[in-house]
Amino acid sequence: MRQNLVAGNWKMNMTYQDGLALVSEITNMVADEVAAPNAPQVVICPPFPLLHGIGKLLPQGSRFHLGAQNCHHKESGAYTGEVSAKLLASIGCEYVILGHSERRQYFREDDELLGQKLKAALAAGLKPIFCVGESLDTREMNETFDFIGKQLQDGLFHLSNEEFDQVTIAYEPIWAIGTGKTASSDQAQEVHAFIRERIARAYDAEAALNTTILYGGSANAQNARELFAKPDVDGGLIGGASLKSRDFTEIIKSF
Ligand SMILES: O=C[C@H](O)COP(=O)(O)O
Repeated sequence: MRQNLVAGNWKMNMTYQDGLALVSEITNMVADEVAAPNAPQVVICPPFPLLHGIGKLLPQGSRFHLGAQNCHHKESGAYTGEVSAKLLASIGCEYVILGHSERRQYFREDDELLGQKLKAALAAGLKPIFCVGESLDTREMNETFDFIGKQLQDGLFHLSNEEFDQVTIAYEPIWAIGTGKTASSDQAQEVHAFIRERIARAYDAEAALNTTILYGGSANAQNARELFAKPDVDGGLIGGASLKSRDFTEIIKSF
């Protein structure tokens, strides 16, 4: 179901104590506000060891949800150091980020592996937040749409209609991640509209209308309102600015 959504991806930041304190601040600051009709769902994606503790701090039945930053592609087994989707679901995780450019780049995650991870996540009842996005070189060679079209086609569109219903897409231009260089709201809208058009082609018009598409890449309290005002931008996947309660809360209120 399409919805306004803001997800905070803490990446490899925070200690246990700092993480709990940050979430308490955020939930208190947001709880003080009367939720506007278009107020977003909020997903907190801390590192694995913080998930359980933070899950206990999120008000039950509220707009706050727990998300993981990754999962393994097998249900269980001898995979030292890995975490299964089933375990994540059992501690209250509802979402999992898959296909983030940092995992594609540093951990060599390719479409085939991501396909298996998507299936594992969906089988465990998790909702994937599937990331796509081009490098600066790709953009400068005017190959952005071909590149993202291929990421969607090879990485995501093998899912059945029922499976695809559970997926949120995040457009994250790699050149904007952690660089302070945000895509303009027009650049974001152009790619989001393209993604929606490709969904309509792969599935149908209803699926395209119903898919939540987030923008990620140096989104912050100053630029969120303009980005979220675009018709095909349904919210954000926020990195650096999700680590500061005031900034993240401002972003949540930017609809
Ligand atoms: O997952 C989040 C994105 O990589 C964006 O990170 P950033 O907001 O620090 O640029």
